[in-house]
Amino acid sequence: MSVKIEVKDVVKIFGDKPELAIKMLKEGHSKKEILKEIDQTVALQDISFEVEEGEIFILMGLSGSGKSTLIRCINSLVKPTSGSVSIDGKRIDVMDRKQLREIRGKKTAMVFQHFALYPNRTVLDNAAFGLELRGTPEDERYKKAEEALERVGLAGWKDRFPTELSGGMKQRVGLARALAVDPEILLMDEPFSALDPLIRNEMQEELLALQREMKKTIIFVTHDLDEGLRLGDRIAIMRDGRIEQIGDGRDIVTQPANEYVEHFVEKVNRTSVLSVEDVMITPRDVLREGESSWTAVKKMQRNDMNYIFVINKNNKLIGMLMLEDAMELVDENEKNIKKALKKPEILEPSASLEEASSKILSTGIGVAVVDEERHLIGEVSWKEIMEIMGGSR
Ligand SMILES: Nc1ncnc2c1ncn2[C@@H]1O[C@H](COP(=O)(O)OP(=O)(O)OP(=O)(O)O)[C@@H](O)[C@H]1O
Repeated sequence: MSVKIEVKDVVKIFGDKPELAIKMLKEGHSKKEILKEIDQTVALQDISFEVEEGEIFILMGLSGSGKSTLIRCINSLVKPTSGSVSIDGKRIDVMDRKQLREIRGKKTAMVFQHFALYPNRTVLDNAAFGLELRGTPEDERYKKAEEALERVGLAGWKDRFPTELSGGMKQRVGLARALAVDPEILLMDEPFSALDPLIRNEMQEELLALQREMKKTIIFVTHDLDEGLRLGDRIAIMRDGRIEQIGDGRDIVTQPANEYVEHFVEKVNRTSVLSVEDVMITPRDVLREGESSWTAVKKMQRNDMNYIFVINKNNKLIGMLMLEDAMELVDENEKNIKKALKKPEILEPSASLEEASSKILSTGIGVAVVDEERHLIGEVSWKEIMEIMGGSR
């Protein structure tokens, strides 16, 4: 993978005294003080990150944290006050208008929250608009726009007008317009935030499906961490113009860098980023092949278990025994547990928590976690799932 976008030490000040604001920042004044004392807005502060080719990189933060300003720096709609932004190793923050037009024409396309469709143009003309701006001949632009509409599931809608479309469909047109120019980088500024939850879910799925085919480099802005975790390969969490943490979903959820990130993480749906290996526990005890029903009962009672996994001498899982069955064997004076052995549900460590939940629900007890050779490496029960969903682990 190669680095597609490099943002280095970017600071953005809105106001007429940017140098003074930067000087104050260097002297250690806060954003608040700078606003109060010299009425300058520090929108971005010391922002550095790289985005790899083909990656979905999320900018996530509350209103006013600087997400829009930052995404706009990446296609130079906003010029950084200091620092640099490069695409494919070329600095775009120092380019003139002509060079920038070239970059925006070939490399980047933007999708906005409020669709930015023209009401008196047809869906097709709206989808072709980006190409029209780039001076693409009519035949070619309609062909490409139609292909893009097809990609986003709007093939039969090209002669309609935006007012005839639902919010989700409007956003598909916005996406088709960006895709029609076949950009290397898609910049998406809260594209799904205005959609209702079901449609939003659907659009997220579709974006992931499209991305599997297209493999674009995508910068995606959202104020919803769940959305960020679902879509992002990596996520940058922003606050007051700074990046608090950059990491993949698992890093963010399991190792929040500070209290601020922790606060966000508390509320998210962890099941979308964590897998069985993140929550499994070591079985409290196991029964070894050859051990008696009597030992089984003792082990289970000692550990307050109502079932126990049974392994052979190579630590491979060969079955499970329920407490009541083991007790019955003891009553019958039957040492050999073989006839009461049951087949447990198993999971791989990489299995999703959704899969784990459905298996646990169907059996009502813990599920064994085994490696490729069926060695018992852990177990998961409802308790672990509930703990992780509740955020206490
Ligand atoms: N053109 C501008 N002129 C002056 N201040 C601006 C301008 N654009 C943004 N700001 C300020 O910069 C800061 C960051 O704003 P920005 O819009 O980037 O945040 P955001 O995280 O995208 O917020 P939202 O989710 O509300 O869009 C805010 O304090 C905002 O008021």
